[in-house]
Amino acid sequence: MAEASQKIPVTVLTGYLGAGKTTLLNRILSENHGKKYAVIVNEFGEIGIDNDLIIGADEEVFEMNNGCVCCTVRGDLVRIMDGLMKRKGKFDAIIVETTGLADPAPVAQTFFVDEDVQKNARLDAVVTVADAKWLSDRLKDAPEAKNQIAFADVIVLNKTDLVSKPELAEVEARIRGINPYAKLHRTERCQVGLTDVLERGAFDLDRILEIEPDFLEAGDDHDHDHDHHHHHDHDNGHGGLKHYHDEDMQSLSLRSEKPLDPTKFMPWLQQLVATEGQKILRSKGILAFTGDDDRYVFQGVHMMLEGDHQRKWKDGEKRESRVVFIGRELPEQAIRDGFEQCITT
Ligand SMILES: Nc1nc2c(ncn2[C@@H]2O[C@H](COP(=O)(O)OP(=O)(O)OP(=O)(O)O)[C@@H](O)[C@H]2O)c(=O)[nH]1
Repeated sequence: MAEASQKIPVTVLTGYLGAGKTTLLNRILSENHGKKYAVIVNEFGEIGIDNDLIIGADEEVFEMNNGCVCCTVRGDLVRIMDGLMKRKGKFDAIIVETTGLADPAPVAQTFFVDEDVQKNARLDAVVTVADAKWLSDRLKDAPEAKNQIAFADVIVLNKTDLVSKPELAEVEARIRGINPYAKLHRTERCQVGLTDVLERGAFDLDRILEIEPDFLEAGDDHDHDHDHHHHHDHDNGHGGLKHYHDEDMQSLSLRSEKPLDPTKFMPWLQQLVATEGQKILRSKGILAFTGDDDRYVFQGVHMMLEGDHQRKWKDGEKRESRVVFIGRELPEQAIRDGFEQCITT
């Protein structure tokens, strides 16, 4: 077995939908760090968007779409890790960005219970990005959000620009109530130093065993236990770990190979999130507009939208628009019909 110091450090980047994980990842990758990172990205929704928004020509990005890393695609994580281990020496570190709906416990567990993985890699830290504006609400209705905070070694309390000082103090107190141990950084646009989040050597197995006594059990029992919130906890190959998922959460993916009319799309999107923003927790898309040589990228968190031209479409790149909506009780047909109306005929 490799000495701890020779094992490749792995940082697991977690945090609820829209908190700022990709923003943090891009910040890390665009720093002048002189290191080579392998990045593993997992998205909720069958169309990969984040992997297309990650900056950095030097990095290798591995996608795991259409499933949550903590359950259905966990085998993919092990396979990708095994592949990376065979190319040891080519990477200085590995960063895993989970979906906003992932429970970090089973992801972290992979680095302890999978023999091949744990021979060559060590979990350096679980870094959780928290959304100062929305976290308090999500702690009420999303058990995943609470687990992400509980499991964190480092917390990046982001979007401080969107809240007042008393609101920030309140959300920080809530975080501290769940996890008094993690190092906490308050940020705008995830501005933290690289050394604040990478190479921390911060993952504390003893603390995790206090929260999750079965953390190191790799059982294969399987039971589903529904409660009245329709969250289920199961231990689907995660040993005895309690594992929560919000079964009401859906993702709706839309594509068009024909360009979109910007004078129709933008007003439609604004209207949609203004009226349905409680149900639509997250929206994002890469758009091809009529007569526009640039890709347009939009990002939405509830009713807040941001969008901009990102870069020119490359030669030979398929000019396809891809949009994903994630939420509960999504008005699917109305969204599909509205999107269709924005396609240039
Ligand atoms: N106002 C404000 N917006 C921010 C901040 N940080 C990130 N954002 C915006 O929040 C949106 C979501 O950011 P992402 O980095 O994509 O979030 P994510 O956690 O990767 O989201 P998922 O893909 O849903 O998992 C984007 O529009 C960002 O530009 C911040 O500090 N302040």
